[in-house]
Amino acid sequence: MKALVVFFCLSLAMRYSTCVPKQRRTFPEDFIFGVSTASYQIEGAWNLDGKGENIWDYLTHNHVEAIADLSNGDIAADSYHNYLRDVEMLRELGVNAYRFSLSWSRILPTGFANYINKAAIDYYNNLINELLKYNIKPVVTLYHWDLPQKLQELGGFGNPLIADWFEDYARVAFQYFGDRVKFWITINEPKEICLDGYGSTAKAPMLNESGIGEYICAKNLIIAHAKAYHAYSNDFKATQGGVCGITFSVSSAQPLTSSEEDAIALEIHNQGEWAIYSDPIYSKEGGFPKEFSERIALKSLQQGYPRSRLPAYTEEEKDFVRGTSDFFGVNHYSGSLVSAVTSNNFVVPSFNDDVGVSYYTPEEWPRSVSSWLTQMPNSLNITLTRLRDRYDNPEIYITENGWSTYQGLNDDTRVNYMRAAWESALDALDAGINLKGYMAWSLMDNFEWREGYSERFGLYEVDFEDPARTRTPRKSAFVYKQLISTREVDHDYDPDYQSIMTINDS
Ligand SMILES: C[C@H]1O[C@@H](Oc2ccc([N+](=O)[O-])cc2)[C@H](O)[C@@H](O)[C@H]1O
Repeated sequence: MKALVVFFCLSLAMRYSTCVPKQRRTFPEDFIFGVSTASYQIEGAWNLDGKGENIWDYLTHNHVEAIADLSNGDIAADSYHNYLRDVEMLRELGVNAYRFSLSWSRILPTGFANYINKAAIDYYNNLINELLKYNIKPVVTLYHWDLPQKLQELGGFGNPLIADWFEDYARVAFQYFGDRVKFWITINEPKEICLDGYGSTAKAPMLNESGIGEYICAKNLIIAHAKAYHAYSNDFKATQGGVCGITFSVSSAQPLTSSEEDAIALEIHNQGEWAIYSDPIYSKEGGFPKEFSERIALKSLQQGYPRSRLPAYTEEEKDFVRGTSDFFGVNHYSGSLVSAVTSNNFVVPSFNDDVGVSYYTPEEWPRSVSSWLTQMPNSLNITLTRLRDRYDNPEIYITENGWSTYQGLNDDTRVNYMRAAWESALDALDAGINLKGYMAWSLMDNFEWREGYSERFGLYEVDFEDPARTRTPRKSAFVYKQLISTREVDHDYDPDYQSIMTINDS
């Protein structure tokens, strides 16, 4: 009988594909599913209960025109007052992890560890305890771009002393929260901090020290990370038993053609975009990647600089930094095709001129409302494969992945993007990539840096006109809930999804 059914199915398979059972692929039982946010983007309460000023407070208040919709994060999603609702949303989704960041200037209003603000400790304790009540793992980022303004006035990541200041701050966090927080991320996205904030005007502090500032930052920042990592592993890990790592933004890039020139262009792009930050930690050699370093050294000499604009790591610094991460955190969003053919119209000196490649995104790739974010086919798997090959299959967590839309609850483009990302993550798992978790950006709409509230990344929409900052689930929230509960990518959804966003704690 069984044989007959199989024969019947096979004979009809060509015409009626539904007759052939679909291959069911599931995420592993112990896979971490979470969502991410960041302090300045959601908390608000910019000057309440003793919080100090940070670089985004300073920028948005003193250069209003720098933000697309002239807005700021003074209130944002007001998570300082709405954290109980935030945790309720996490329970509606069914996630087992919540990645959020601590506000350095809320905890240490002067930037230094001479004075600890008790109200800030209370706020984060309340949030952490509420998460743990529902078995939601706190994944805590120490630094997500909101440097205390006082430290910026002393040079910020341009000053090598930032490494000491950051270690002191990290120790306070480990000491007050490490009994319950077991997953630490020191720094979010070195590239965006250094290139956007020091090498250009894309983000605060908008220093625009092109071709120099981003490289000084790149070294100081990674040493700061390493100091915090060593503080944790020497003085806290044995008693607290957690892990500590760092998160990079890694886009997906492929060569435009099969030419050798484009293969070289791709490697230089990878080195400049993320490996100048990650090689010092994860490569066997340590220090900055060789080809990119040589390229900047040569260009610097040609431009009349007596030494390279890229400061070198000493052998002692290489040893200090190498191996300082228990996992590889990846923020992955977009992709492009890289080619060696360039217009050579770059500012000199600049990172773009140093990398010297051009980028192309085919018309048919879906576009979000953010200029930098397109949906490249299979992009997550391409990125994860590259990291596996470069760093000998490290433990990887996707700490951000998401899509922007305009205001509104119907977010089919986000649903399409996320389903494609999850299929791509399953491809990576099938290929033996050591992927341990996925955190969607973002739990809710928030202040999207220089784009203000004009670009929305939330699984939950936030009504920024409403003083209560009401949150409402979008279609994508339901689809993510479905993924988490079945661990399978389902391509249907219930049109009545709003009524199904209920809490079902296990
Ligand atoms: C939307 C989130 O973006 C994260 O930052 C970026 C920015 C740019 C790229 N890129 O590929 O060009 C990737 C990630 C950021 O960490 C988060 O706060 C959000 O703003």
